[in-house]
Amino acid sequence: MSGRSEYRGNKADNGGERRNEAGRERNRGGSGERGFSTTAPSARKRKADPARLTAWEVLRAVTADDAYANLVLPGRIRANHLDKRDAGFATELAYGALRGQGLYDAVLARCVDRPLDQLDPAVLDTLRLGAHQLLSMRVPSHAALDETVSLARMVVGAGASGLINAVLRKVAARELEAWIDLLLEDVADDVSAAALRYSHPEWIVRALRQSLVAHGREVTEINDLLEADNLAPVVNLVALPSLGSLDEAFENGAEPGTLAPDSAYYSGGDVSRLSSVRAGTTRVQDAGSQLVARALAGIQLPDGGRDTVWLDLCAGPGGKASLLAALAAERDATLTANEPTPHRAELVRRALDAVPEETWMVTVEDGRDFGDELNQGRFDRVMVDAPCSGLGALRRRPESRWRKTARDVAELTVLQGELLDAALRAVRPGGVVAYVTCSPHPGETVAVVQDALARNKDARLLDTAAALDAVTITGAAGAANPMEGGGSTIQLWPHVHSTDAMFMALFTRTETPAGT
Ligand SMILES: C[S@@+](CC[C@H](N)C(=O)[O-])C[C@H]1O[C@@H](n2cnc3c(N)ncnc32)[C@H](O)[C@@H]1O
Repeated sequence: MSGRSEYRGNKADNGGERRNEAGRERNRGGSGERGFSTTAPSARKRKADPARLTAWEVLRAVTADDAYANLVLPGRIRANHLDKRDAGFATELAYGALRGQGLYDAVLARCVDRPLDQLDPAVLDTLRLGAHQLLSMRVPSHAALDETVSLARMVVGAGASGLINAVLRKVAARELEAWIDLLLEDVADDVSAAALRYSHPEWIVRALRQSLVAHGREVTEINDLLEADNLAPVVNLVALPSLGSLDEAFENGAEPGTLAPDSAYYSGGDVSRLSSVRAGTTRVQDAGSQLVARALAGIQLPDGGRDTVWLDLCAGPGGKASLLAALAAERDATLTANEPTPHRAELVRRALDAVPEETWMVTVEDGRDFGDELNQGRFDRVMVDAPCSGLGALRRRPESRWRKTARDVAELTVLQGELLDAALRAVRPGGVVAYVTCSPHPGETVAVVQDALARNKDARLLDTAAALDAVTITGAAGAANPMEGGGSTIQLWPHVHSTDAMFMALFTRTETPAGT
């Protein structure tokens, strides 16, 4: 990557479409000129563009109500009757403004005459939307400004729209790269510089740098990783084995997946248009999640013994459980999918609905209880997709990076270790346990593995990298991390594999625990 890449916003979210209706925007066209309306804000049109209004409503729900953007957005798109193109624009605008919030706030702080926390939060959200359009979207400056001021008149009133007009004119005075250069003049170290440029909290930049090193990669990859977090992931589909088909997806322009078998990349918009997706036999699932489920199902049991009783200990909302259950059904095995939170357990039931019902059951228990005497040695294959910080899936939840704290990680590691211990008791000697996180953080990954091996003398780490490679289309995922004492773990990365940063360690048990 060249030394000077920029925060690029979220251009993939609308499939690269440009809006060109009257009063909307087209490609900036490379002239770099920034012409503005000479009409005073108070005299401009009052009606807000529905796509921008939708994005604003999403930001307000996130900021004021702690909502999740991906859950709020579809409802607002429907309520505002957006067509496909406007829905794409609203998505790019809302997600880009949320991802870029750290950088845009730094820019805005230079353009507002008071601390940002003294602004009405609704005004600040409007300014963030304006900044994203001006600095990172292919929207001509005059359209970005006029439309944002029109939006402001409607949602925060004429008085505030004057302030917004004045501030956004200052923002528009520089291109993004010039803003970054200016802001970097006050930044002394690499971590702060990367945090600013790629709009991440500093503690996350530090944690991801440590993660790269802990998994045998170069710390210099950090910029590529942070940049990948700012790109919208392409929708990945999986056809459930013996149940689903990708034919309809391919007819609608999907491309075959390059990592996971029977998968596809789909960029045709609303995926629920596909009847197999509606039927639940084809599912949206990140290729990394597909691979770890397939690796657990695919690895040969070390003793070649019984292989019919499978457990997914932390199953909600059911993504991996549905793939595991379909794989189990093909081999006359059954899957117990456990999820302690009742409403998430209901999501698991729905996810499993397309799989023959005699293949699976859902339980609603604390996963740690599976370590009790009743369950000891009961299962042949166990998935522990542990609750984690989600630092490997920041690109999916645009607001999440601003909500997480370093303390979240510390709190989760204890639970992660307890769940892995329970799984290592619930599996029979000669069976296999997969410990999985969608975080590369060393505290949640390699440290949990090492501590579990130290506590469970009958547990042995397997060659996880070989098991992953065996189910990868290319035959070599390039995610191996050999561990001292034997065996390996794997770490996938958004900037290398275009997947979430999934971690997996496969274990077996060599004998029944002492005392049983
Ligand atoms: C990373 S998610 C699992 C994702 C899921 N495997 C999938 O592919 O859709 C972790 C899940 O663990 C659940 N969980 C939290 N505490 C748990 C516990 N004590 N025992 C079992 N599961 C737990 C959470 O409710 C959450 O649904």
